[in-house]
Amino acid sequence: MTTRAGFIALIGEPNAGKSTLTNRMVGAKVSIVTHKVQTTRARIRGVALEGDSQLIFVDTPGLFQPKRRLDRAMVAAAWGGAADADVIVLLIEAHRGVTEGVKRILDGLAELPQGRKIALAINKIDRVEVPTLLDLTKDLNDRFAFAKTFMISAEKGRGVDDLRHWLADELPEGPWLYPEDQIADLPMRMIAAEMTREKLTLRLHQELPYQLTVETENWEERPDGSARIDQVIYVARDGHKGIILGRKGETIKAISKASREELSEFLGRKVHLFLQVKVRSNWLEEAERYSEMGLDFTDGNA
Ligand SMILES: Nc1nc2c(ncn2[C@@H]2O[C@H](COP(=O)(O)OP(=O)(O)OP(=O)(O)O)[C@@H](O)[C@H]2O)c(=O)[nH]1
Repeated sequence: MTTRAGFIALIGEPNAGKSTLTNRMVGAKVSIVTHKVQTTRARIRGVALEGDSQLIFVDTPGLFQPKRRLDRAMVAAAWGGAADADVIVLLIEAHRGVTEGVKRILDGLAELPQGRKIALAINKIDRVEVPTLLDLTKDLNDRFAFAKTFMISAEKGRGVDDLRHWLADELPEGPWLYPEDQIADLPMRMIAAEMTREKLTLRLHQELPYQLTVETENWEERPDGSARIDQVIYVARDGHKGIILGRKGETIKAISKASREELSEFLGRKVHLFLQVKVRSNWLEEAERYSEMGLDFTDGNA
């Protein structure tokens, strides 16, 4: 048996449907899907198996015009995911067409080192008529030499199987990168992290620090049937820690309670949830690393 494995980066403007598509491909809720733009802050990965191929999805933060320093770091992180991937899928919204943001992404793609397969997936085809779709397909293919074009509806599941099959065939031959038993575990850890992140979002609203990520560091099944879950909330600055902890630790306590209750209900058993807040400032370092590689993220150039 020849196995294949590799990384697939989904890139596109905020709201293009990257999280929805990732979830559909992986078959588990790994990213929060909302109407709000720019919800995906972390490069969340999901793993799917298709025949003998292991598909590892890198769900990038939205690529958009950076205005502030922090936004630039996020754009850099998104391109970072793409630059490391074996296959890139550019997701475009059918009803919005070739926006200024899309043009900038196409310019960015043209600058990437050669050798990567880049496919186009026109999403939300449920929102347009066929002639519009055909015009858009032609327009985009005139602008960039895509390896293949897919017309999909991530939400309704249309065209998604075709895309997954194609991706499975395009990945390089090689051993699977995640052992099978870890894949089973991975979505659960992500789901648990996303639940806590969701509670943070609900509780903190506008105050929510931009570069916040949640990771499940440890998951222990206890003999009494309960689960002990340890998570770390990473923030970029020391000052953000206080926001999350709240006065006398009230905020984190409320978040922990809400997340624990949901997890417990989801898993159908008792959960002991331990949250820690740590500072990790590598978003900005990442931006600098990619600018060293020749990708320019200074104002107006992304
Ligand atoms: N009509 C329609 N809506 C879709 C489709 N796919 C996604 N959506 C909706 O588009 C919105 C954005 O989807 P997300 O998956 O959150 O988009 P995203 O690209 O991950 O967004 P960011 O995390 O902000 O980068 C959600 O309201 C989805 O329900 C589709 O095929 N058709």
